Amino acid sequence: MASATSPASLSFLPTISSSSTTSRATSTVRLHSRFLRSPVRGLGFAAADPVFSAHVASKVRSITSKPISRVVSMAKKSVGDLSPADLKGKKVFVRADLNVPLDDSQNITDDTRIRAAVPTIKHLISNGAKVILSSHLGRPKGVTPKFSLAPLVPRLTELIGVEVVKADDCIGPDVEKLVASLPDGGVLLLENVRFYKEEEKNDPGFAEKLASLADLYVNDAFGTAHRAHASTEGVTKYLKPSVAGFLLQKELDYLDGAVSNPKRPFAAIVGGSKVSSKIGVIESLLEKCDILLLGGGMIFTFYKAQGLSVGSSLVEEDKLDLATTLLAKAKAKGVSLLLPTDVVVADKFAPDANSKVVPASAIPDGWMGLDIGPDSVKTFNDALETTKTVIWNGPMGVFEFDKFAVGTEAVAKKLAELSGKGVTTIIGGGDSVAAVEKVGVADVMSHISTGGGASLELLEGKVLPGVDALDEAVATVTA
Ligand SMILES: Nc1ncnc2c1ncn2[C@@H]1O[C@H](COP(=O)(O)OP(=O)(O)O)[C@@H](O)[C@H]1O
Ligand SMILES: O=C(OP(=O)(O)O)[C@H](O)COP(=O)(O)O
Repeated sequence: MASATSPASLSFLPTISSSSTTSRATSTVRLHSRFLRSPVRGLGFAAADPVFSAHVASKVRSITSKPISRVVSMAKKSVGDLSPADLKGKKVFVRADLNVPLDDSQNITDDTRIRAAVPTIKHLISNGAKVILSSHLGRPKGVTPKFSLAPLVPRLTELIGVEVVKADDCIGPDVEKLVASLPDGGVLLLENVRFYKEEEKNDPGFAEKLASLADLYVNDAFGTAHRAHASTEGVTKYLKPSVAGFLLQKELDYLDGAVSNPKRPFAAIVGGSKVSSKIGVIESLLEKCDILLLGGGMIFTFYKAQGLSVGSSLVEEDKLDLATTLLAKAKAKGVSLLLPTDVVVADKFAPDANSKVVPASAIPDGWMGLDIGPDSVKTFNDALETTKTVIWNGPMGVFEFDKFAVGTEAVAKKLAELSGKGVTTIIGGGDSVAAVEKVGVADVMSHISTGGGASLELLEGKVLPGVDALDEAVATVTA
């Protein structure tokens, strides 16, 4: 059982001790692309520093997404369930998420998503299938050369081991000709599906045109599985069987399987900028975990809800009641919830800001908390020591600035150490993955998700349309 208690001197902090824990691109470009998220409406936080406000606003996902309708059925048919006879000579439409970061010279700066797509493609070609590979890249509005998939061809060819043929379009007669000339075991890469606005509209006519190229469908695009687009969802209405690829299956096994039925004690570490963007995740994890560690910008809303002064730290004034409710919920469920007991504060939101470590109860006016402090790192490390499963979503501080990356990097290192001892460590996508890569410990984690938004929605218990649309693994017996 984890000893997840806070120092007595800070017992006013909302640490809730459990009595029932026995049960369970690092590249700049990648980070940059995440800074370009859609603009936010109605921000309700107090942040005096305009640079700080802009930073936070740029990081917030739309939280007006679909309501939780039901728990996703993960029993989906997999490409591994298909026999060699199902694949030999068959045209297989493979939707992958090859949305990789490119620099200004169109060089791939992080090929993680390409490498992750390779096992499914290799399996198909080794069974004599003709692979019609499809993906989006970026968020183009119409045909935009800089979002062409052409720069991916050499790396794909190298990793797959067969010459990848590139189409200049994703539908139409020229593509059909290329498909017709594709040998068994050949790979044709279609052009960016988002060059057609019909893709994101999930237009049935467009989906049918994509589907008409192939005999069966494999979805391996976990990073896009939360989108109901023509190539991720619509196409399944016209292609049978429609099955999960190995990457999609692995993501579901970890993010749903290992989290729903964890080896215990099970700890969750949730950070990131705002409580509002993580409510669903926190609520969902409170149902499952034994220990919950909170960090990042969201902690100041919890502090303020407890009556502490937070200086000019990020606070969502309209979420103070929610923070109190979440703390009460944790207590009622017997979850050990730990908030940092000390923080690194800065006099401005900048990499070269003056900084100092202060107790959580003593944040000076005009200073903002940008990282968790050394005592908190130690407390978190101690709490994690006896765990058997850990999931992490969201950085502990503004890790993009080296000065405020210490807490996040400490968590990454601790999880790497635990992984080495056989603990299941799952990194739930997004900036946490970038942090793990920055520290150079990505390879030792049990699972690193290739989807930021998708992993978040899955952890919230939402239905992922790209998964939901696939064939069930086992026939449902009806009365
Ligand atoms: N104390 C803090 N104040 C403001 N922003 C923070 C703070 N701690 C972390 N952040 C920011 O949170 C962002 C990550 O938030 P989020 O998108 O919710 O995480 P993830 O992408 O891992 O899901 C990072 O850009 C980081 O700078
Ligand atoms: O990069 C992606 O999402 P992520 O940044 O949430 O991991 C996916 O390729 C989905 O892209 P989208 O958010 O433009 O639909």
